[in-house]
Amino acid sequence: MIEPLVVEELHYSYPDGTAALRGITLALGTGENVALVGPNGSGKSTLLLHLNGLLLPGRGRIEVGGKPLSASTLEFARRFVGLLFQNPEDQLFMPTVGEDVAFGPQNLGRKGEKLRECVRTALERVGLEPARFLERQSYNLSIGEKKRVALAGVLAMEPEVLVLDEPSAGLDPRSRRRLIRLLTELPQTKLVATHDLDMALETCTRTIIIDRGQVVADGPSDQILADRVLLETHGLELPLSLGR
Ligand SMILES: Nc1ncnc2c1ncn2[C@@H]1O[C@H](COP(=O)(O)OP(=O)(O)OP(=O)(O)O)[C@@H](O)[C@H]1O
Repeated sequence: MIEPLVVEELHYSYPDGTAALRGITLALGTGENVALVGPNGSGKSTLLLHLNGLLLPGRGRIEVGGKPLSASTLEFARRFVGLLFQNPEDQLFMPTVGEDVAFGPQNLGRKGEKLRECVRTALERVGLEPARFLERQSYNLSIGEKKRVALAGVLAMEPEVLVLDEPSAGLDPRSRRRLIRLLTELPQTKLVATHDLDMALETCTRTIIIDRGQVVADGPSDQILADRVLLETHGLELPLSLGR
Protein backbone atom coordinates (compact mmCIF):
# COMPACT_ATOMS: atom_id res chain seq x y z
CA MET A 1 0.00 0.00 0.00
CA ILE A 2 1.23 3.49 -0.82
CA GLU A 3 2.00 5.65 2.21
CA PRO A 4 0.93 9.26 1.66
CA LEU A 5 4.07 10.73 3.29
CA VAL A 6 7.51 9.18 3.62
CA VAL A 7 10.63 10.95 4.89
CA GLU A 8 13.97 9.15 4.87
CA GLU A 9 17.18 10.34 6.51
CA LEU A 10 16.32 13.97 5.92
CA HIS A 11 19.07 16.46 6.72
CA TYR A 12 18.79 20.19 6.30
CA SER A 13 21.02 23.11 7.23
CA TYR A 14 20.01 26.73 6.69
CA PRO A 15 22.34 28.89 4.59
CA ASP A 16 23.89 30.34 7.79
CA GLY A 17 25.00 26.81 8.73
CA THR A 18 22.32 26.05 11.39
CA ALA A 19 21.78 22.29 11.25
CA ALA A 20 17.98 22.17 11.69
CA LEU A 21 17.29 18.55 10.65
CA ARG A 22 19.76 15.77 11.37
CA GLY A 23 18.46 12.52 9.85
CA ILE A 24 14.66 12.51 10.18
CA THR A 25 12.91 9.29 9.14
CA LEU A 26 9.14 8.82 9.39
CA ALA A 27 6.16 7.57 7.39
CA LEU A 28 2.45 8.29 7.70
CA GLY A 29 -0.20 5.72 6.79
CA THR A 30 -3.41 6.69 4.99
CA GLY A 31 -5.84 8.36 7.37
CA GLU A 32 -3.37 8.48 10.24
CA ASN A 33 -3.44 11.48 12.59
CA VAL A 34 0.03 12.20 13.88
CA ALA A 35 1.19 14.92 16.26
CA LEU A 36 4.69 16.35 15.84
CA VAL A 37 5.92 17.81 19.10
CA GLY A 38 9.22 19.17 20.36
CA PRO A 39 10.68 22.21 22.09
CA ASN A 40 11.25 25.57 20.37
CA GLY A 41 13.83 25.27 17.63
CA SER A 42 13.69 21.46 17.43
CA GLY A 43 12.99 21.51 13.68
CA LYS A 44 9.22 21.05 13.40
CA SER A 45 8.56 23.95 11.00
CA THR A 46 11.68 23.15 8.99
CA LEU A 47 10.45 19.57 8.50
CA LEU A 48 6.95 20.72 7.53
CA LEU A 49 8.30 23.17 4.94
CA HIS A 50 9.95 20.22 3.19
CA LEU A 51 6.70 18.29 2.83
CA ASN A 52 5.38 20.32 -0.06
CA GLY A 53 8.74 21.33 -1.45
CA LEU A 54 9.12 24.82 0.01
CA LEU A 55 12.51 23.71 1.31
CA LEU A 56 14.56 21.13 -0.55
CA PRO A 57 16.48 18.42 1.32
CA GLY A 58 20.20 18.88 1.90
CA ARG A 59 20.40 15.10 2.09
CA GLY A 60 17.74 12.39 2.22
CA ARG A 61 14.51 11.68 0.46
CA ILE A 62 10.83 12.62 0.61
CA GLU A 63 7.95 10.77 -1.02
CA VAL A 64 4.51 12.30 -1.34
CA GLY A 65 1.62 10.10 -2.51
CA GLY A 66 4.12 7.46 -3.59
CA LYS A 67 6.16 9.86 -5.77
CA PRO A 68 9.65 11.09 -4.90
CA LEU A 69 9.50 14.85 -4.35
CA SER A 70 11.42 16.62 -7.12
CA ALA A 71 11.02 19.57 -9.48
CA SER A 72 8.86 17.44 -11.78
CA THR A 73 6.47 16.31 -9.00
CA LEU A 74 6.28 19.64 -7.17
CA GLU A 75 2.90 20.64 -8.61
CA PHE A 76 1.40 17.26 -7.70
CA ALA A 77 2.92 17.45 -4.19
CA ARG A 78 1.47 20.91 -3.56
CA ARG A 79 -1.98 19.66 -4.47
CA PHE A 80 -1.58 16.49 -2.46
CA VAL A 81 -0.27 18.14 0.70
CA GLY A 82 -2.07 21.17 2.12
CA LEU A 83 0.33 23.11 4.36
CA LEU A 84 -0.86 25.54 7.04
CA PHE A 85 2.04 27.87 7.86
CA GLN A 86 2.96 28.70 11.42
CA ASN A 87 2.52 32.39 10.70
CA PRO A 88 -0.78 33.05 8.87
CA GLU A 89 0.62 36.32 7.51
CA ASP A 90 2.92 34.23 5.30
CA GLN A 91 -0.16 32.56 3.82
CA LEU A 92 -2.62 35.41 3.23
CA PHE A 93 -1.82 37.73 0.38
CA MET A 94 -5.07 38.65 -1.37
CA PRO A 95 -6.98 41.83 -0.49
CA THR A 96 -10.08 40.12 0.94
CA VAL A 97 -10.83 36.98 2.90
CA GLY A 98 -13.07 35.68 0.10
CA GLU A 99 -10.32 36.12 -2.50
CA ASP A 100 -7.74 34.51 -0.23
CA VAL A 101 -9.81 31.38 0.36
CA ALA A 102 -10.81 31.24 -3.33
CA PHE A 103 -7.23 31.52 -4.59
CA GLY A 104 -6.33 27.81 -4.32
CA PRO A 105 -9.54 26.25 -5.67
CA GLN A 106 -9.59 28.83 -8.47
CA ASN A 107 -6.13 27.65 -9.52
CA LEU A 108 -7.51 24.12 -9.58
CA GLY A 109 -10.14 25.27 -12.09
CA ARG A 110 -13.16 25.89 -9.86
CA LYS A 111 -15.32 28.80 -10.89
CA GLY A 112 -18.78 30.35 -10.59
CA GLU A 113 -21.23 28.96 -8.03
CA LYS A 114 -19.04 25.88 -7.35
CA LEU A 115 -16.17 28.15 -6.33
CA ARG A 116 -18.39 30.36 -4.14
CA GLU A 117 -19.88 27.29 -2.47
CA CYS A 118 -16.46 25.82 -1.73
CA VAL A 119 -15.27 29.13 -0.21
CA ARG A 120 -18.40 29.42 1.98
CA THR A 121 -18.10 25.80 3.16
CA ALA A 122 -14.41 26.24 4.06
CA LEU A 123 -15.14 29.42 6.06
CA GLU A 124 -18.04 27.75 7.88
CA ARG A 125 -15.81 24.80 8.77
CA VAL A 126 -13.42 27.10 10.63
CA GLY A 127 -16.31 28.95 12.27
CA LEU A 128 -16.13 32.19 10.29
CA GLU A 129 -19.56 33.32 9.13
CA PRO A 130 -19.23 33.94 5.35
CA ALA A 131 -21.63 36.92 5.41
CA ARG A 132 -19.42 38.67 7.98
CA PHE A 133 -16.00 37.70 6.66
CA LEU A 134 -16.04 37.32 2.86
CA GLU A 135 -15.45 41.02 2.18
CA ARG A 136 -13.19 41.71 5.17
CA GLN A 137 -9.62 42.76 4.41
CA SER A 138 -7.30 39.92 5.40
CA TYR A 139 -4.61 42.20 6.83
CA ASN A 140 -7.06 43.80 9.28
CA LEU A 141 -8.07 40.54 10.92
CA SER A 142 -6.95 39.44 14.37
CA ILE A 143 -4.22 36.80 14.54
CA GLY A 144 -6.72 34.07 15.48
CA GLU A 145 -9.01 35.08 12.61
CA LYS A 146 -6.07 35.10 10.20
CA LYS A 147 -5.09 31.61 11.32
CA ARG A 148 -8.63 30.40 10.67
CA VAL A 149 -8.81 32.06 7.22
CA ALA A 150 -5.48 30.46 6.31
CA LEU A 151 -6.82 27.07 7.40
CA ALA A 152 -10.00 27.66 5.36
CA GLY A 153 -7.77 28.33 2.33
CA VAL A 154 -5.97 25.01 2.87
CA LEU A 155 -9.24 23.08 3.34
CA ALA A 156 -10.76 24.65 0.22
CA MET A 157 -8.06 22.90 -1.86
CA GLU A 158 -9.26 19.51 -0.54
CA PRO A 159 -5.76 18.05 -0.21
CA GLU A 160 -5.23 14.36 0.60
CA VAL A 161 -2.83 15.22 3.44
CA LEU A 162 -3.08 18.10 5.91
CA VAL A 163 0.20 19.34 7.33
CA LEU A 164 -0.59 21.91 9.98
CA ASP A 165 1.94 24.07 11.81
CA GLU A 166 0.55 25.18 15.19
CA PRO A 167 -3.11 25.23 14.11
CA SER A 168 -4.39 26.10 17.61
CA ALA A 169 -1.91 28.93 18.31
CA GLY A 170 -3.72 32.20 18.91
CA LEU A 171 -7.20 30.66 18.97
CA ASP A 172 -9.68 31.52 21.73
CA PRO A 173 -11.02 28.53 23.71
CA ARG A 174 -14.19 28.15 21.66
CA SER A 175 -12.31 28.34 18.34
CA ARG A 176 -9.75 25.86 19.65
CA ARG A 177 -12.55 23.46 20.60
CA ARG A 178 -14.06 23.86 17.14
CA LEU A 179 -10.66 23.13 15.58
CA ILE A 180 -10.32 19.97 17.68
CA ARG A 181 -13.75 18.83 16.51
CA LEU A 182 -12.86 19.62 12.91
CA LEU A 183 -9.58 17.72 13.11
CA THR A 184 -11.33 14.66 14.49
CA GLU A 185 -14.00 14.85 11.75
CA LEU A 186 -11.82 15.45 8.69
CA PRO A 187 -10.91 12.16 6.99
CA GLN A 188 -7.53 13.27 5.62
CA THR A 189 -4.14 12.02 6.75
CA LYS A 190 -2.77 14.65 9.14
CA LEU A 191 0.56 15.74 10.54
CA VAL A 192 0.06 18.40 13.19
CA ALA A 193 3.02 20.27 14.68
CA THR A 194 1.96 21.70 18.01
CA HIS A 195 2.87 22.79 21.52
CA ASP A 196 -0.75 22.10 22.53
CA LEU A 197 -0.24 18.61 23.92
CA ASP A 198 -3.85 18.39 25.11
CA MET A 199 -5.01 18.94 21.54
CA ALA A 200 -2.44 16.38 20.36
CA LEU A 201 -3.86 13.85 22.79
CA GLU A 202 -7.43 14.48 21.67
CA THR A 203 -6.86 14.54 17.93
CA CYS A 204 -3.86 12.33 17.17
CA THR A 205 -3.49 8.63 17.88
CA ARG A 206 0.27 8.78 17.27
CA THR A 207 2.87 11.25 18.48
CA ILE A 208 6.40 11.88 17.24
CA ILE A 209 8.81 13.89 19.40
CA ILE A 210 11.66 15.66 17.67
CA ASP A 211 14.52 17.32 19.48
CA ARG A 212 17.57 19.02 17.92
CA GLY A 213 16.54 17.85 14.48
CA GLN A 214 16.15 14.17 15.32
CA VAL A 215 13.21 11.86 16.05
CA VAL A 216 13.57 10.83 19.70
CA ALA A 217 10.22 9.06 20.20
CA ASP A 218 7.44 7.77 17.94
CA GLY A 219 4.45 5.83 19.25
CA PRO A 220 0.87 5.87 20.53
CA SER A 221 -0.06 9.33 21.89
CA ASP A 222 -1.56 7.91 25.08
CA GLN A 223 1.83 6.39 25.92
CA ILE A 224 4.21 9.08 24.65
CA LEU A 225 2.23 11.99 26.09
CA ALA A 226 1.83 10.27 29.48
CA ASP A 227 5.58 9.64 29.86
CA ARG A 228 6.64 12.46 32.19
CA VAL A 229 10.33 11.54 32.13
CA LEU A 230 10.49 11.30 28.33
CA LEU A 231 8.67 14.62 27.96
CA GLU A 232 10.83 16.41 30.52
CA THR A 233 14.02 15.05 28.95
CA HIS A 234 12.99 16.83 25.76
CA GLY A 235 11.84 20.11 27.26
CA LEU A 236 8.12 19.27 27.28
CA GLU A 237 5.48 18.90 29.99
CA LEU A 238 2.59 16.50 30.56
CA PRO A 239 -0.70 17.59 28.98
CA LEU A 240 -2.93 19.40 31.53
CA SER A 241 -5.56 16.67 31.16
CA LEU A 242 -3.04 14.11 32.43
CA GLY A 243 -2.58 15.97 35.68
CA ARG A 244 0.48 18.19 35.24
N1 LIG B 1 15.70 31.02 8.15
C1 LIG B 1 16.49 30.45 9.07
N2 LIG B 1 17.82 30.67 9.04
C2 LIG B 1 18.65 30.10 9.95
N3 LIG B 1 18.22 29.27 10.94
C3 LIG B 1 16.92 29.03 11.01
C4 LIG B 1 15.97 29.60 10.09
N4 LIG B 1 14.72 29.18 10.43
C5 LIG B 1 14.88 28.38 11.50
N5 LIG B 1 16.19 28.29 11.85
C6 LIG B 1 16.78 27.48 12.94
O1 LIG B 1 16.51 26.10 12.65
C7 LIG B 1 16.21 25.40 13.85
C8 LIG B 1 14.83 24.76 13.73
O2 LIG B 1 13.86 25.78 13.67
P1 LIG B 1 12.32 25.48 13.45
O3 LIG B 1 11.64 26.78 13.19
O4 LIG B 1 12.17 24.41 12.45
O5 LIG B 1 11.92 24.92 14.90
P2 LIG B 1 10.48 24.63 15.51
O6 LIG B 1 10.57 23.29 16.15
O7 LIG B 1 9.42 24.82 14.49
O8 LIG B 1 10.40 25.76 16.64
P3 LIG B 1 9.12 26.49 17.33
O9 LIG B 1 8.53 25.49 18.29
O10 LIG B 1 9.76 27.64 18.06
O11 LIG B 1 8.17 26.92 16.24
C9 LIG B 1 16.33 26.42 14.98
O12 LIG B 1 17.63 26.31 15.53
C10 LIG B 1 16.16 27.76 14.29
O13 LIG B 1 16.84 28.78 14.99
